[in-house]
Amino acid sequence: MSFFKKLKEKISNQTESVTDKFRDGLTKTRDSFSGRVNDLVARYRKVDEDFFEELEEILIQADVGFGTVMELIDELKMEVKRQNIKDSSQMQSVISEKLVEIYEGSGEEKSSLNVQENGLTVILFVGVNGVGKTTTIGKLAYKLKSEGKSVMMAAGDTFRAGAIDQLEVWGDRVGVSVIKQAEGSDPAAVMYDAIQAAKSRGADILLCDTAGRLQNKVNLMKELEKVKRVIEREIPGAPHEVLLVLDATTGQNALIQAKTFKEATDVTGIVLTKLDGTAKGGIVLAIRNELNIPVKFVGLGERMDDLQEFDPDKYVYGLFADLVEEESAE
Ligand SMILES: Nc1nc2c(ncn2[C@@H]2O[C@H](COP(=O)(O)OP(=O)(O)OP(=O)(O)O)[C@@H](O)[C@H]2O)c(=O)[nH]1
Repeated sequence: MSFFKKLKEKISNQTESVTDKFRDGLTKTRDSFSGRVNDLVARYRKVDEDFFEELEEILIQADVGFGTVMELIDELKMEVKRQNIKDSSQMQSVISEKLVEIYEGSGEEKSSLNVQENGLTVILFVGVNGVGKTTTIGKLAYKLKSEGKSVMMAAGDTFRAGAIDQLEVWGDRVGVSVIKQAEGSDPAAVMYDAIQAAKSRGADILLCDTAGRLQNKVNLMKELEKVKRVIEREIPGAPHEVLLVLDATTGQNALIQAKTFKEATDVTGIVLTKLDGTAKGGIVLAIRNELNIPVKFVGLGERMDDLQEFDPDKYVYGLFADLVEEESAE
């Protein structure tokens, strides 16, 4: 059975609306990246060296990342030999299978959040301004609340003008309390207050915003260390997640940001926003493979329910949805 048929079977027993979100959110990447792969397959009947050379170029332009592309091309060449593939029309299915393998092979960690069974779970959000951090916190608050959790937010970005108000707007929209202090106050003090409030109200999850200054790595490191120290002192083992928010439309720049944050603090997961806004959705693979940090959530649109847990099967389905449907219907 081809990988596409297996994929269709696998995702068929999952929530259709979530699969649809991946398909719709990845439309730009599908039109561009997958469109070019389809065109390549149509032009080359044989899978030869020229075919691989062009494929390499397409993958690099989709922001899959140089190292990951080289790894992928090597794997594909071996697979073509192993299966003795002569006809290029099977290649989209083989490429998809290898994309999932590369993603999953980069680590065992699951994309689900590390939520405590008992007691308060603290999630810290880091990332530069404008990547969609506040929106992500709002969307995640909505999601967790819909799952029956009691959620609170801490307005730890006391640096950027308007950041506290923006978080409060989300708090009102979602129906979640926001613990804040005046602009310019010490973020660690905000965290302390927020933890006390969350504990006394018996909240399940505290989502903490932080400032996204990157100009000075030493300061960023110091600030995050202080915030983490306060959180850890109040709740041993916390923060339970440090999620780095990256904007998919910034491409390789997102990778550079990620490297800096990774050096400044222990990042446990990535949230990749605005994946719907780029034709270069291959960045997911570059991030996973080159940084060794799992992509926990992806932003697939502006709506409240457009933040989805990342899943490599659904991602690959989004890339080749038409072909998967076509093959499965045969
Ligand atoms: N299309 C799309 N837009 C998004 C997504 N996530 C966030 N946005 C938009 O990106 C813009 C910036 O998001 P903000 O949340 O304001 O940015 P921010 O990172 O909070 O800024 P800071 O608080 O300075 O860190 C907003 O217009 C959001 O609606 C997404 O997944 N898809």
